[in-house]
Amino acid sequence: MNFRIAPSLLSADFARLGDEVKDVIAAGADIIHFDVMDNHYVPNLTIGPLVCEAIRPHTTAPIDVHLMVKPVDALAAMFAKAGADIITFHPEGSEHIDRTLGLIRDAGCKAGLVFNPATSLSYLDHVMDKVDMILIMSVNPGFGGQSFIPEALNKIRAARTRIDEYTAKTGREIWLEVDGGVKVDNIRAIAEAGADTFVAGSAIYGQPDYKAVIDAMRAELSQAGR
Ligand SMILES: O=C(CO)[C@@H](O)[C@H](O)COP(=O)(O)O
Repeated sequence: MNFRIAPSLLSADFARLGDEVKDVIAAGADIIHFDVMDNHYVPNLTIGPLVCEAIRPHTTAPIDVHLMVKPVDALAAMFAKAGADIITFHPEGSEHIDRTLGLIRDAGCKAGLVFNPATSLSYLDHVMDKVDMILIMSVNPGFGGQSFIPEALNKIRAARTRIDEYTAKTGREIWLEVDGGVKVDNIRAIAEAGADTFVAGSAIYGQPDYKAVIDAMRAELSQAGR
């Protein structure tokens, strides 16, 4: 299994974002997770396409933009232009989910749907062909540093079953990402439930030695029974 670690910039030092991006990639991370909050869909307010464009020259690693915004379409187009590689959004933020997935892909990015703890996976029923990533939220979105909601493990298992059935039929891979409260001490259980991509904000940026945390996460993942 190819596991990917995606530090969330939400917990980085915003005054030194370029260095924070370079430092986590040098420490062994695979992906930069970029949280966009609009003070409307979620209560917090973070960073926009200009910041994505500013960090783009600092790394060749994929930038994974998680849109916690409503509406989605105009901002998704702006992030595609700003250098995003993956753009995910919440079904509750889009009036026309199929159209939004299509416009993200037409703009050259991978597209994904994000599921809050109480959001049903049934939103996937008719759009699997347009989904490149499924993101399971293991906290309610809006803030870093929250505790992992254990029920998310059942949702991850259910999403893994859907993906495996789909891949067996089509041969096409879909990534399964988990976000919220991911730490060294639970990453193995999350992987065993079926996740392959792990967002971690405070667990990585909250420690002085990013490499030590990422190495510890990889050591746990190497033990995962998958
Ligand atoms: O999208 C979000 C929160 O809404 C996340 O990406 C958090 O930033 C994860 O932070 P930690 O729970 O890992 O501290």
